[in-house]
Amino acid sequence: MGDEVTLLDLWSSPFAMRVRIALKEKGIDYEAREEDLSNKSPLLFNMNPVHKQVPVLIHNGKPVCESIIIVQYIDDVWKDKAPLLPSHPYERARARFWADYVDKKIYGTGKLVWAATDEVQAAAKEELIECFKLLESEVGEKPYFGGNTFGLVDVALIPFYSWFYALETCGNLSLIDECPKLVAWAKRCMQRDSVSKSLPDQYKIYQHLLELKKKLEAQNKV
Ligand SMILES: N[C@@H](CCC(=O)N[C@@H](CS)C(=O)NCC(=O)O)C(=O)O
Repeated sequence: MGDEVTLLDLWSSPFAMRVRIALKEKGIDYEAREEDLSNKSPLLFNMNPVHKQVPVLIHNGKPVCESIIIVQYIDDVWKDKAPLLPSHPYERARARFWADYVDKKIYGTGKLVWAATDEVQAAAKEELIECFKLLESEVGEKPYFGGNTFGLVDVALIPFYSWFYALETCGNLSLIDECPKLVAWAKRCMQRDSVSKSLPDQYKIYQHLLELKKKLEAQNKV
C-alpha cells in the first residue's frame, strides 16, 4: 500500500513552504489542507496539541510537527531521492547548525523590519542585514548552502525570499545592494520547480504582511 501523506498547510507560512519544497524535491504525492488560523481545524488541534501551529505533516495517520524536524523526517523516510542532508556526521551537524541559525534569527528579525517602526525597525534592519551577510559568507562561491546539492539550509532559508519585497519596501532597503550574492543564491534556488512552485508571489506576500501589520498594530503587538 502507498503512503498516505497530508500536510496541514498555509499558503503564506514560510515554515509550511519548507515542507512543500521538501515534498516536491522528493516527488511525494500529498494532500494539502489549508488551515485558517483564525478558525483552526479540530484536526490541527488533534495533530499538534502542543503548539497548535502549521505546518503538520501527517504520515500514515501519525503527525510530525516543527518544520525543520519535518524536513529531516522527510529526508529520513524517503532516502533514495534528492538527499537533503549530507551523509557525513560532521557535515550533518553543520547543516543543522545553520538551519537552526536561520530559525533563531531570520523570522523574528525580519518580522520587526516589516512590522515595526522607528528605532526598533532601524535596529532590526541593521541586524537582519548582518545576518544575511553572514549567511552570504557561509554560502560563499558554492551554488547552494549544501554545496553542489540543494539541502536543508537552502530549504530552511529560501521561503524568506518571498518576504524580500516586503522587507525592502517596509524597511526602505535594497537587498541586491546589501547582499548581492545572497540574492543570486535565491534566484538560483527559484530556478528549481520545487521552490518556485512552493513560494507565493512576493507582492502578494507584501499585501498580506501589510494586513497583518495593521492587525498587530491594533492589538499593540509590534
Ligand atoms: N517553529 C514552527 C513555527 C510554525 C509557525 O510559527 N506557524 C505559524 C504560521 S507561520 C502558526 O501556525 N501560527 C498560529 C499560532 O501560533 O497560533 C515551525 O518551524 O514549524
